[in-house]
Amino acid sequence: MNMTAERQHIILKADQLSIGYKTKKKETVVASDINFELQKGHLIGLVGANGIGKSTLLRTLIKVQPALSGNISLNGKNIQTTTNLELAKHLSIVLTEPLTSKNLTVFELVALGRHPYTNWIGNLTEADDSIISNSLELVNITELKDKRCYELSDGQLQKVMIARALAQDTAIIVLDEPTTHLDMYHKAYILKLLQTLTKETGKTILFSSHEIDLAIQLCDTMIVMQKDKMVFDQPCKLISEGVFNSLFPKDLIVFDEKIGSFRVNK
Ligand SMILES: Nc1ncnc2c1ncn2[C@@H]1O[C@H](COP(=O)(O)OP(=O)(O)OP(=O)(O)O)[C@@H](O)[C@H]1O
Repeated sequence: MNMTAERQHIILKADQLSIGYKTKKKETVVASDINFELQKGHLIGLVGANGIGKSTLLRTLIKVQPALSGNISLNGKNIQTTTNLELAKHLSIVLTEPLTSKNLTVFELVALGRHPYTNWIGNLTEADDSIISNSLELVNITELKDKRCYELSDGQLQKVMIARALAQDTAIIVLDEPTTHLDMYHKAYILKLLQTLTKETGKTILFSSHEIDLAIQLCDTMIVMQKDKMVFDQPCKLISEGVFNSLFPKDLIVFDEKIGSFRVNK
């Protein structure tokens, strides 16, 4: 594959997607007319106000909930026709929900990432061990490997969850709000780590976040969800199109295009 083809490799595509919730009685559309193409090796940030539908979109993309209509394709294949085991070999997920298995050591937790590939008892081969060690190294937590997860800080735990996703050895990693509960430094650290991983491993990483300023600085492309529309483009293009100006009511914060960041409207 030549470089141009490599650069244009579309790994995940949403086509006329409509997302939301359906019961026997009614259908609630959270967002519709969603179209984007995620490229291999890109870092993609999904942003938008509280309650706009970011988690709903991520859950739909990872097939945890069905789309109301439209198509999602993974490497050109409709995810509807993909089994969950097959999906787990292409796409790994990092959610922010509290861990139920905090008694596990860091190594054991990261080893769970090998689940789609191990037998039913979860026996690890030498190759599995080396992938786990490599994942710990990539996020710089090798020295934590024998610690129990309940002994970790939120920032350390987030790195462990990313290492688990890396151990799953998938082309795509999806993270729902990976910087929640972290201080300013660690928010930047985690998002920068995700950027480094896309560059070093060629993985495609999609994350939702309220850290719009950081996402603008670090992402290759961004998905911006708004009430009436959804836009997908490079951060600099989104800025020049004035997309961030209309994200929130202007009474309190405004987007300063010169510095590419929000500030308080004093
Ligand atoms: N299980 C559910 N059943 C019905 N409606 C839901 C369900 N979960 C979320 N919603 C609704 O869908 C809409 C989008 O919610 P979602 O959690 O996707 O937003 P979000 O952008 O991730 O928000 P936040 O930034 O606050 O996490 C909201 O109006 C919410 O009330």
